[in-house]
Amino acid sequence: MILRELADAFGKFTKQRNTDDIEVKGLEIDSRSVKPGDLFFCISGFTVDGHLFAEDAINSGAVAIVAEKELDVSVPVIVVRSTTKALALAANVFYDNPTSKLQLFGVTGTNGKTTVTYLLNEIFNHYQKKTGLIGTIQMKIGEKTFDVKNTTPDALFLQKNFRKMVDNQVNVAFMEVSSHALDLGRTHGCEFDIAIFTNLSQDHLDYHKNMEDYLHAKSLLFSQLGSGINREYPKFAVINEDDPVSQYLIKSTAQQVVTYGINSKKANVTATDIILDANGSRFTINVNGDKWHVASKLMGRFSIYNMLAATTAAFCAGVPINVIKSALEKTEGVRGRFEPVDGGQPFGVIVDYAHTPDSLENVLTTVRSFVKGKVYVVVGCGGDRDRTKRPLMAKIAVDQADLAIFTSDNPRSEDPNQIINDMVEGIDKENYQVILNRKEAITKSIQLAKNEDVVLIAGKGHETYQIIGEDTFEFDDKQVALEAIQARKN
Ligand SMILES: CC(=O)N[C@H]1[C@@H](OP(=O)(O)OP(=O)(O)OC[C@H]2O[C@@H](n3ccc(=O)[nH]c3=O)[C@H](O)[C@@H]2O)O[C@H](CO)[C@@H](O)[C@@H]1O[C@H](C)C(=O)N[C@@H](C)C(=O)N[C@H](CCC(=O)O)C(=O)O
Ligand SMILES: Nc1ncnc2c1ncn2[C@@H]1O[C@H](COP(=O)(O)OP(=O)(O)OP(=O)(O)O)[C@@H](O)[C@H]1O
Ligand SMILES: N[C@H](CCC[C@H](N)C(=O)O)C(=O)O
Ligand SMILES: [Mg+2]
Repeated sequence: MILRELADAFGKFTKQRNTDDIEVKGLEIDSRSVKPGDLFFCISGFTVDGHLFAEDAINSGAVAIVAEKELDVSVPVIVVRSTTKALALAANVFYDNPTSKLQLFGVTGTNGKTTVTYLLNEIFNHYQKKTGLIGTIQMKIGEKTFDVKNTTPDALFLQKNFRKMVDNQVNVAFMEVSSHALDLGRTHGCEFDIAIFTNLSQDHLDYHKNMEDYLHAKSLLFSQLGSGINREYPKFAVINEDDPVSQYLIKSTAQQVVTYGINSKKANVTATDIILDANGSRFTINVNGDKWHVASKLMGRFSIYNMLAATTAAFCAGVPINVIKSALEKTEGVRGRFEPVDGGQPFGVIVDYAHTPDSLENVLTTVRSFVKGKVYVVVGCGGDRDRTKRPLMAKIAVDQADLAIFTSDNPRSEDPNQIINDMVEGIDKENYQVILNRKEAITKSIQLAKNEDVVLIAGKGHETYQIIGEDTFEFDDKQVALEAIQARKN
């Protein structure tokens, strides 16, 4: 593509040297991946300033640079106010606006995004559609899976892969839209057709100034809904009416709103006759005066919310309710989300991704509601993340469990001892132990458990690694638990 054709996407810019007729073969944001003919975008990162790598990019063959300031380099430079935004808009043009050729579902909210995208994926696969998915665990294009670094990756990754989806005959895709991504403009240029809100509770206050700021970031998915050119698919905002911020989000969108809920009588799609037990959940979905009974293996009230969110969105997209019902009844749930570990032991072991106060409260309440014996929880808090959630999570753990074992999650650059200190500060109960080493903590909980008890291993869910300092080690809660169960038998 000729650079002139991309330039319109940049908005306001100035040029250092004539850039018009330069042939651009690809776009790149990482100097280490630049190939000859690429246009390199200097991103001012959180860790380093991408402008420092312009020379490296040129040495690897970059034909021009997009930067936020003039640079003394040998190739033309386009100077824009925000390279992140320019990247998003340019990637959209370069890959020929792929999301306008897809029916795109975006799911935002503090908890439940991964689960709702997976449920939607299963519903649409059940409906015989070839689908795409991008989120915390992985990216899927049809049956193929790919690794992702972020829940919502950068704009270049997104547009490149939406193009891949379109080229592979995928015409419906589901993605998690994190508040970071909305705030940083990673999704600029994505044309969402159905925007879904799960819930809002405390997280990420390391990044967002306060809860209002966090909510505002989430609301961008709804205020930007339908602002693109894709008119092929109807636009819907699907909102959890039971959440206290629902009215704020309803007001942020100009598109049609369809709500779901359990408590609110006003919600368009509701769940009634709810029965929750150790085998899963049974409930009636009510849509437009019609009723369907669902028996699902997914446990807990929070799972009903996730199923309602997916049902409402799929229903808006025209999927017949019998297809939705049958997909919900078939689903085994998502890896690392309230996932039972079965090593033949006479007590329950559950691996779950709860890493926020609200999610921990939800899963522990669910465990409590069916356990006959004691509840053990093994939990830590991530380093380089919201510190203020640490004491809240620890309090929930000691309030809800018989014994909490506080351990390391991904300490990252922080001192693991300090993370635990932050957690236990203010706790006046004694039903906890600190075992920093996560393997030892899990093993201890499994040694302690007796018949009818439940061990909940929280925080890392599907993750198969642990980040300590700069190093990433192999670590899989489920595997470690199975080994401990085996060791106990020997
Ligand atoms: C804080 C944050 O969001 N960081 C993201 C950011 O990294 P960064 O700003 O640190 O990048 P950097 O290392 O400073 O580099 C700046 C630029 O220089 C370039 N560079 C760097 C080195 C070099 O040799 N050459 C070079 O060109 C880099 O490619 C980059 O373009 O840009 C990267 C590329 O897009 C992201 O992968 C990275 O996410 C990190 C891994 C992260 O942990 N982010 C979290 C906070 C996050 O975004 N989480 C949300 C929400 C999760 C949820 O709740 O579900 C998410 O969507 O994942
Ligand atoms: N609707 C919900 N309400 C409250 N908690 C939930 C809900 N759904 C899931 N959870 C809890 O949150 C955890 C994470 O769920 P999930 O991965 O679906 O959320 P997410 O929003 O994708 O999280 P992340 O922000 O890490 O991407 C689950 O393991 C469970 O403990
Ligand atoms: N998407 C979340 C995941 C947290 C998972 C937890 N295991 C941790 O590392 O804190 C985050 O990046 O904040
Ligand atoms: Mg997720």
